[in-house]
Amino acid sequence: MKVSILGAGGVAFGTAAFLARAGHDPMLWSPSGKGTEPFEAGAPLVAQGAIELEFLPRVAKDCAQAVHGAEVLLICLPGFCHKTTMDAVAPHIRDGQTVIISSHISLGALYLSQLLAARGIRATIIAWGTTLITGTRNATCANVVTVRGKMDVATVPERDADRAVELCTRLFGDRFVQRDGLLAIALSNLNPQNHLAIALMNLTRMERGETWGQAENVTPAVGRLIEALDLERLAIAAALGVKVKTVREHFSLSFHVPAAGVSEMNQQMHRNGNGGFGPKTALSRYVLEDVPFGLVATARLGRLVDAPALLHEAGIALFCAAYGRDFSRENDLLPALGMHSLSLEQLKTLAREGAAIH
Ligand SMILES: NC(=O)C1=CN([C@@H]2O[C@H](COP(=O)(O)OP(=O)(O)OC[C@H]3O[C@@H](n4cnc5c(N)ncnc54)[C@H](OP(=O)(O)O)[C@@H]3O)[C@@H](O)[C@H]2O)C=CC1
Ligand SMILES: CC(C)(CO)C(=O)C(=O)O
Repeated sequence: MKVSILGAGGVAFGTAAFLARAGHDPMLWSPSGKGTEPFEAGAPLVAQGAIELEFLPRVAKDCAQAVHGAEVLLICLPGFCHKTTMDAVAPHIRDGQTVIISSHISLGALYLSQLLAARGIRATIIAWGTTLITGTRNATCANVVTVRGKMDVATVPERDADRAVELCTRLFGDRFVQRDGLLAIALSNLNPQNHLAIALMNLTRMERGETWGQAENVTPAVGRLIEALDLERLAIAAALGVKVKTVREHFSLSFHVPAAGVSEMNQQMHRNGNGGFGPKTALSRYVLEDVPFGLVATARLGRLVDAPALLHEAGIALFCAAYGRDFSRENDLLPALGMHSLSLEQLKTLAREGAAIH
């Protein structure tokens, strides 16, 4: 199947390799064009680690070509460029196309639904709670750390869910767990809470540009903070009446370690050689993406359902103070969606049905 991947980072390259290995036909689009230049010049993409493959990916010269040439679009970009990417692709999307957001953040699926409804387009929007693979990009190489065993998924509109799981399974194998709609997926991206604890507790290492093991430094104190943050997320899910996986399930299913406490599982990942490295800069997406687009969205949902996420809110305040900037104003998706003026019932309806086409 022809799949256009919007993005040219670690997740985009690793997912392209997964698709190519499975016999599909991925095309890559880099927003600036820089990420795909070597492929246009004939270099192969080389995947190493959990996927070993060398292949020549197709490259889209612009986002219109990426959309026109594909049955399925897959957004593999940090949340801080989701709005501009959605604004760029939405005018080209046709009836019946499918857009997958990996990983979904800040109710972006609802913003895209509004853009498409305004054009009278009926497309299926699939939101994944996280990415298929984890890893990094190095020039034309994808270093794939893991291919996740299970993936949470929901669609906008919700009535397309069975068809969407079938499509995802055809492309990516039998690993999809259908969740209770988009609001469950909005609470299924665990990066923001995990990265809050990891980045906050290791901020000086990041600021100094040190090389440090990530899982190795999920010490008992960091693990306890992650588990406390998890309780807040689970309380919001319970107030919404949706089921989401726990952070322990997340680590066990993503990194293939036996279920245990968060710190213990991270120490096991480290021993397995899968612990990865933490950010070497304070200007990492762990903060620049996950605070404004992740923590702010979770905190907003918490207030909406009367289950305030006080540790998440404290995390936002601490990062704002440490960085001397107001991260809560850096989220461009929630204001564009009109989140401030939506009641809980309106949000639930929008998540279930998508934006109305008039
Ligand atoms: N890597 C991982 O293991 C995991 C990643 N995720 C999530 O997946 C998503 C993608 O992650 P990953 O691939 O690692 O990210 P990368 O940082 O590697 O993404 C690089 C891509 O983002 C584009 N980009 C960066 N900044 C901008 C900007 N300001 N405007 C437009 N485009 C920009 C780059 O564009 P260009 O091509 O023009 O340079 C490039 O295509 C993120 O949301 C991340 O949080 C979630 C779990 C695991
Ligand atoms: C490293 C990893 C897999 C865990 O924090 C991740 O989620 C990321 O890079 O965004």
